[in-house]
Amino acid sequence: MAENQDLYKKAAAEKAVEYVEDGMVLGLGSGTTVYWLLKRLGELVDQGLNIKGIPSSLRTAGWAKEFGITLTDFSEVETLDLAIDGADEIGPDFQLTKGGGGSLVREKLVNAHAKQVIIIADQSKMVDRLGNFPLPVEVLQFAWQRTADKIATLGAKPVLRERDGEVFVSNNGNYILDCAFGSIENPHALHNELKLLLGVVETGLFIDMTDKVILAGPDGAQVINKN
Ligand SMILES: O=C(CO)[C@H](O)[C@H](O)COP(=O)(O)O
Repeated sequence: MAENQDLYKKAAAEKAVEYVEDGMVLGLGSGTTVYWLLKRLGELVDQGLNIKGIPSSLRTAGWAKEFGITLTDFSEVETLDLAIDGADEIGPDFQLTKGGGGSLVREKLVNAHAKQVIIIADQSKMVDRLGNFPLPVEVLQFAWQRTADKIATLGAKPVLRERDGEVFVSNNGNYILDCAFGSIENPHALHNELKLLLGVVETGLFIDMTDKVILAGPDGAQVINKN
């Protein structure tokens, strides 16, 4: 299954590249699906494609450099032509949960400043309702325990993210709380409630930010437009 999932991620990423045009400035998302996007873009750059990208994580920046993709930043660019990113869950109306890789703040900033956002994923990411994947919430390190207490009053069980036995620190120097809310009935309301809490930097709920989803499975990659 994991092997197939990787093939599906690759198929979705390669389909998304069809929407990339010469001269574009791209938002480069994060995660293992985006890895395949960067790899394919690198091949096209080798063949003469002229693009620049703003990476949404240090890991993406590293891969992009490895594949020969020119990077830029928001000191040079006001609006991106297209952002392509992955997701942890894709719910109704293209509401997303993101942040499984811990890059949600930069991903949200990159996607928010793009004219168009395409989400690429294997078909397992499509869900009827968000919430099976614990919601990542980026919080300040200072008093994170008290921020977690406040989040818990909204009905979650926040867990401080760790990787390899160490507390995970985001590219912005913050912590991530993985918050199991169970089924999320109203993602917009939950996002707003979380954002009002002192210490919360950003949530992994991406609402009304996606124009297209490219979902891949055994039958290939399917493009779904926002209706
Ligand atoms: O939000 C993200 C990282 O913060 C990723 O887009 C999300 O976790 C999906 O990752 P993958 O493509 O590895 O399944």
